Amino acid sequence: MTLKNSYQKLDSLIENDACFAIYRLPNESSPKFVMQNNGEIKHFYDIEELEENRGFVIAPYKIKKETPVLIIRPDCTNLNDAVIPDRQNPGVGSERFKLDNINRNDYNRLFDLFYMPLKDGTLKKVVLSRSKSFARNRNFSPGASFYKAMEKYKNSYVFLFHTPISGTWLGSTPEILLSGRGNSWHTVALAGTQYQVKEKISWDDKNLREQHLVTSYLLNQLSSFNIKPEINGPYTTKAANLAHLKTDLDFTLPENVGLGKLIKSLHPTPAVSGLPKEEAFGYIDMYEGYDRRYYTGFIGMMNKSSDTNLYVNLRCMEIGKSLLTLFAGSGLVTSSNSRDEWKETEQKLKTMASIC
Ligand SMILES: C=C(O[C@H]1C=CC=C(C(=O)O)[C@@H]1O)C(=O)O
Repeated sequence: MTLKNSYQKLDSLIENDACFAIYRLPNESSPKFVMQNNGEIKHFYDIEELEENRGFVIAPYKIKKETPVLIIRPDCTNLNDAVIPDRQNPGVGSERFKLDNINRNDYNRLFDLFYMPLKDGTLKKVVLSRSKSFARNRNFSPGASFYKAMEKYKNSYVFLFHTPISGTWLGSTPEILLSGRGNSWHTVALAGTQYQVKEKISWDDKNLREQHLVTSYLLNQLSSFNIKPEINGPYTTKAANLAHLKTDLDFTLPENVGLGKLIKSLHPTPAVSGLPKEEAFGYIDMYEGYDRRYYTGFIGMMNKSSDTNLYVNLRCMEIGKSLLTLFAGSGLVTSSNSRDEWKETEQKLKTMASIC
């Protein structure tokens, strides 16, 4: 199959409302494909139910009736063999977002609102995010953009998926939520951002603190399962035009700990939500002003008996029939200011904007 045929086929699968995902693991050369051939896609409302499942997982930031956890059964794993279903994509995502993107002034107001609980000590960290929609160009091809992203972002996890429930999403994320096989597992604390990436990068206290909070959260969640990971970091890692701070946590999964329970306890990490966990989650839900849906959720193949690779859904966009919507957020701590955080989200939006 030529590259052109591959992306045309991916576009047809979307147009005909198939349940599929194509993804490329960091530093691998070829993508992997999974598609459910028939039947309704399995969906549920409790992350713990992932436990016994095998397939491509699509989990939202917040589970709701409209955004359940989805799992694509891997009936077909070769794009060449995929049969295009005989139905039409009604375009679930297309009219969801209007072109009323927030501007700098709206953002400043939101920043002030999100800064209040940091200032009075109710929250230690909170992630403020936004979406940005624009009209879809007539020539835009999701399939072609997937291959462009694969070429451009070699060390990220690049993905494109469509299901009738989630709509179509494309992204290139640097953040692992959980990966591993057997009893050997891995997670990362990824936070702190620089966008004028120089040869020699040094990190200020604001970024170090922001990232340290994620590491200590993960250690805390893991220790509730009696897991004591091997820690490596923090060190600088690059993702597209950005640099982040990263700490690797490697561990053995005790026999009595279910994967579903573990994932439920990790998600959402303070890299996308905040601390304390419940309070920050509630604050975002109340005041952020839009529904993140599958942005800052997690995605990827889950298979207890072979490899599991779950990534946080970042640097992504939702592809509607007439609109494309990009998403980006940044972690606020007491030393944050509105101007820098706005600029940081503008830079993060570029990861996807530059391959549209
Ligand atoms: C929430 C996002 O990034 C997270 C991951 C890395 C660095 C982040 C930061 O510096 O704020 C965020 O925690 C996003 O890209 O939308």
